[in-house]
Order: sequence, then structure tokens, then C-alpha cells
Amino acid sequence: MSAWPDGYGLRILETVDSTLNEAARIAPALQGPEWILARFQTAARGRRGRPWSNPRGNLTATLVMRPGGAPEQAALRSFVAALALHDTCVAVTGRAEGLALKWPNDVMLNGGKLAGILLESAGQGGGVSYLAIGIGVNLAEAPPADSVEPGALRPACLLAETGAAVTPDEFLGHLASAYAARETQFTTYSFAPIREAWLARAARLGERIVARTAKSETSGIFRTVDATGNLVLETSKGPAVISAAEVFF
Ligand SMILES: O=C(O)CCCC[C@@H]1SC[C@@H]2NC(=O)N[C@@H]21
Repeated sequence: MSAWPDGYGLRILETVDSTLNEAARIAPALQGPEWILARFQTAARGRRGRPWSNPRGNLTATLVMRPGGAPEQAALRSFVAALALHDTCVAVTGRAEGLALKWPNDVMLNGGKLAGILLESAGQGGGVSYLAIGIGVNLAEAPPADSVEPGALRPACLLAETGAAVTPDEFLGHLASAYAARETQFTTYSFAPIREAWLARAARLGERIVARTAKSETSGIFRTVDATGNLVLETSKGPAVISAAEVFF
């Protein structure tokens, strides 16, 4: 396993409501970035207020940090984390085949959703007091296919799809060092190389996709992700630049 990265803390909890809640609780006294790994969460949440199923054996972890900089810059770490997750999946399975990234930050395996990321932050006066990157990976078990909304990706599981039996501790060991390497790339060279690497792993680039918000639906050809992380679709009315949406294939 990779060496644990310098400067990153680790706390392991048997049971917690949510590692994102724990991140908010410990953030005020944080000395440096810290990973929180939970064996079990009683109130795990996913994006858009959905519950997140977290059977034992899957990875449920949050990285909490005080990144400084503007909120828009901090938010780009969702791409940093997605790339680090992709790197980790390649490292633990020994192959990149079947792995892809779905905007903004899902990791897909063989067309299903293997992992999700939920960013939460707080701040005042244009600053970020803390950033929490919550990560769930279906290592051992995927939730039932009928538990996701119509049109959403089917849940996929690393063990069933690849035969790789990886424990949450092993996976986090790789993920922590992969994240630290991508974080250094981000802080040194800014978003450009992260964006390029993300696009090289993007699912459905150049194909028609649908971006849905609570108020609207935009169908178009997925052209790129711009320099600020927005999704860019080519539609019949011209380019659509989308900052937040759920993407459907
Ligand atoms: O909806 C998604 O795709 C994001 C899922 C994020 C789940 C993780 S599990 C660890 C952390 N704690 C939570 O309550 N949620 C995130």
C-alpha cells in the first residue's frame, strides 16, 4: 500500500451520523487536512438531499481541510477528488478499462455508478472556513438498482465488477496518497492540468447528454468543462454553460 501522505491526519470512527457532520464538528480546531473514515454511518447523505446507502465494507470517508482562497477555487476540489478516486481505482484493480468520470464528480465503472462525492463548506465574507469532501465508494456491495431514481445510473460495485476485494482501509490508504498528489498538482499549477486529466477520463464527451435542474432541462452535445468547472453543452440555441445540474445519459 502507498505510504500515508505527510501532513494529513486520520481518524477512524466505528459509528457516526455522517462523516460530513463530523467534519463540521472538528473543523474549528483543525490543525491540517484530516481524513475521517467511518465503519458505519447512521445518517449518510448523498447529493440533492438523497440518502446514501452505506453497507459495511464500502468506503465512507470525508476529507476536511481549511483551504483558504475563494469559494469557487475551493469547489474545484470536487474534480481533484474525482481524479484521485479514479487514480485509486486504477491502482487497486490494476486497470483503467471501464472506469470513467461523470460530471461533476461521479466515478463510473462499466457504465454504473461506483462512487459519489459530496462537497460541503462554510465561510464568511467571501472566504472558506472549511471544506469537507465526502466520498462514498461501493467496494463490497452496491445498493439495489431500484433504489435509484428513473434514468439515473445503475449502482455498481468494485468487487462484483472486477473481482477486486479491497477493504475500506486499504482503499483509503491509496486514496489519501492519490489525493495528496492531485492536491499538490492543483495548488502548484491551478486547475488547468486537473481539468485536462479530468476531460481525458470523461464519460460521453462529444455525445448528447441531458443536464437537469429543479427548474429546467438542457439537452446538448457535451463539448467540454470550462476553466471554472462548468459543463458546456452545444445546444440548438448555441452553447449552454451550466454550473450545477444532474447529468443523465
Ligand atoms: O450523492 C452522491 O453521489 C454523493 C454521495 C456521498 C456519500 C458520502 S459517504 C461519506 C460522506 N458522508 C456522508 O453522509 N455522505 C458522504
